[in-house]
This record gives sequence, C-alpha cells and structure tokens, in this order.
Amino acid sequence: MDKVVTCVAPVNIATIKYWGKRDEHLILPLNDSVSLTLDCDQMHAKTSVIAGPFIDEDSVWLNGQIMSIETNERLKKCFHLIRNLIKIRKGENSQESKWNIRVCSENNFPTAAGLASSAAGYACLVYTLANAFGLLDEDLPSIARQGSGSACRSIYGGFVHWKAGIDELGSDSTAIQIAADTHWPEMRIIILVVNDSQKKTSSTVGMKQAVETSELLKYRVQKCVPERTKGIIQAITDKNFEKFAEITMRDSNQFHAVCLDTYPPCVYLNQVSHDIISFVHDYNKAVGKIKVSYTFDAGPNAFLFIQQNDLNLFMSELVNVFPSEQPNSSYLRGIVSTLPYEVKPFGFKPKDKDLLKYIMVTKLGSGPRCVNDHLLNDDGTLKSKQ
Ligand SMILES: Nc1ncnc2c1ncn2[C@@H]1O[C@H](COP(=O)(O)OP(=O)(O)OP(=O)(O)O)[C@@H](O)[C@H]1O
Ligand SMILES: C[C@@](O)(CCOP(=O)(O)OP(=O)(O)O)CC(=O)O
Repeated sequence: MDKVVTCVAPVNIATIKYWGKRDEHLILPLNDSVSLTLDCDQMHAKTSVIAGPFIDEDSVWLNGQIMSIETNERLKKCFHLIRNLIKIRKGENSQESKWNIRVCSENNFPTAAGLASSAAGYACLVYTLANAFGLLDEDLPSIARQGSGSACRSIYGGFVHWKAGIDELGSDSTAIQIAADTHWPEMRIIILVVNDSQKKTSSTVGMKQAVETSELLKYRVQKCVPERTKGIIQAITDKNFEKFAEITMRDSNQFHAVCLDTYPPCVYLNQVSHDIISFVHDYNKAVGKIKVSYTFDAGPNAFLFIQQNDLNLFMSELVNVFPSEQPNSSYLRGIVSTLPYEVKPFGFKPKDKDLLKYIMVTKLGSGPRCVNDHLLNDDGTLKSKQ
C-alpha cells in the first residue's frame, strides 16, 4: 500500500438500547438493539491509515495524542481480527498481514463525552482498515463490535438492527440495515448537549454491574425488548412517527430505570435531563399529538427526534425554554436557521440561562465513506495543521 486511505464514519443513536453483555470478551449483547445513523456532515470520526514495510511499528494517534495499543485490549483485538481477515482473503503467508500499520484519527466533536465517539471511532477504524486492504465485506460489523458494541451499527446508514444472536461464538450477532436514510428523509435529530462536569460510570462498567445486580434487566431482555424491537421496526417501515416516538421514549426511560435498579445505582440523567423530558411531554400535550421524542444514553445529553415540518415551531419554543447567553451561531449548530425565533407558540416558562452548552441539529446519514482529505502523508508522517 503506497497511498494513505482516509474515511469518515458516523455516530449512531439507539432507540432500543443495547445494555448488557452475554459475553464480555467477544462483546455479545443480551438483547437486540435498533439505532439511527446520523449524517457525517455534522458529526464524524475521520481516520487515515497507511501500512507497508516502511512503517516501523503499529501506532494509533487519536486527536493528536498517541494511544497505547499494548494496553488497549479492544484496539489490539481489532488489529488482530483485520490481520486474520487479510490471511483468510489473501493467503496465510501474505506479506500484507505482516505489515505494520499507522493510524491517525480525529473526531470533529467531543471525545468520551457521552456523544458516542467510541461507536464512530471504532466503526471508522475498521472501515478504513478494510478499505486500505481491500476487505470490504459482511465481517465488518463483527470486527467493529469487538472494538465497542454499538460501533457495529455505525457501519451502516439509515436505520440499523443489531441482532443479539444465540451462537456462543457470535456468528449470528451482527448488524443489518432496516431501511436506508432516504426512506425517511424528513427525520431530524436534535442533540442537546447539557452543561455537566460530573464524571460518569462508563457504559462498559455500568452494563456489567446491571447484568450482575438488576432484576429489572432480566424482565427487559426477556419481555420488553423483543416486543419493542418488533414494534419499532414496523413503525420505521410504515413511517409511523407517533409509534416510533413512543417506543423510543419508553425504551430510554426503562434503560435508565435499569440503571437505577443496578446496585449500587448508576445515575446518568441529571436535573436538566429531567427538565428536558418534562418539556417534551408538555410540548406534545400542548400540540395534542406526539411531535417530538427523546432518548438518553449513558449521560445527561438528550437526543430528540422530530420531523422537518415540525422543527421550526419546536425550536422556537425550545430556545425560549432553554435560553443561552452565547452568540447565536455557537449555541445553535448544524442544519437549523439561526435565532431569533420570534414566535413562542405555547409560551412555556423560560428556565435559567445556559443549562445547555449547545444545540446541534442533524439528519440521517448513509454510513461511512472514503474522503480525500488525509491526516497522514504517504510516507507515514502526520500532516501538520495549517
Ligand atoms: N476516532 C477514534 N478512533 C479510535 N478510537 C476512538 C475514537 N474515538 C473514540 N475512541 C475510543 O473511544 C473511547 C471513548 O469512549 P467512551 O465510551 O468513553 O466515550 P463516548 O463513546 O464518547 O461516550 P458514550 O459511550 O457514553 O456515548 C476513547 O477513549 C477511545 O478509546
Ligand atoms: C447506552 C448505550 O449507548 C450503550 C453503548 O455501549 P457501548 O457500545 O459504548 O459499550 P461497549 O460495548 O462496552 O463498548 C446504548 C446503545 O448505544 O445502544
């Protein structure tokens, strides 16, 4: 390989949450999950790869810092699985499987801040390595999964179903696309980044403790998730927003109930998160229809779903209720018209200023892709920033 290969990969947000593993080492989930893949234009991981006999050792740079591969089991596993795939495709003694690899990656949004950087990051790593070595095939979700479970869903665009599977070795635990982003182009995602300095329990640790101690998790896995997965796939297929939205909110609420049922409890939501939940329910009640829904991962930030036609009216009420001291363009980001929104349709009472850091509006995306804007030079050196 004498040229750098660079790809971008998206964040995905689950509407049916993955929470709990049946195998910690292989990263096999206890239950199915369903997610939406976001557009790379607003948020992405970007990864450049170069490999060859002229690279002296394996190395990974993330956001300008070198990462230790030796102490990072998941990173090591992804390198190992890619080299295995090279051997399977190109022969046990292929030279390419022996080459050292240099990786340089950057996220254009905060890393390790509850915005699913590990999903975008590992999907990008695996997708870029696969492109670099000509290995694009159906094994990619399984390899990305072993970097971070939710990463397997970022390999595809649109709406994605990660099937838990039952095989002990995980051969049937993989992600498939339910529908492309073009199936529901009106869908918008509003990310409310909550001002928060609290240190959270990582998803990996939180879900392990839930498997060990939560009774509610057992009921969720056996009864609720199978019914909801079926229901939400139907709602997506039919573009039935109200059904999609209700299942999404119920599943987020139950996931956080499981976190509280964990002993000792894991608390990811804060007061602002609860204010957002109340606001969404009040708004839907005022309109008389479910127009907007929320979901929360292992942190206080909210991910809201709404259709394009309803966006402007909702945004004017949202910025009224959650005002900011900052200039317009840094508070409102992504595909949204800027302040001021004159209309305050329902006149809800404004809360204190700056409860939110910023608001990002984005849409569905089509999944990872290759780009020409590299982070490495062809000799393997890091590109210097202008
Ligand atoms: N672009 C990337 N390339 C490779 N690895 C990455 C990349 N981005 C993030 N990671 C890995 O993911 C880790 C962050 O994962 P973590 O689960 O702590 O945060 P998050 O995914 O942003 O938040 P959450 O899982 O709560 O949504 C990083 O420390 C790094 O190991
Ligand atoms: C709450 C979640 O975001 C949990 C994501 O967990 P991770 O995929 O980050 O966990 P590991 O597999 O241990 O890396 C829900 C979801 O994305 O389905």
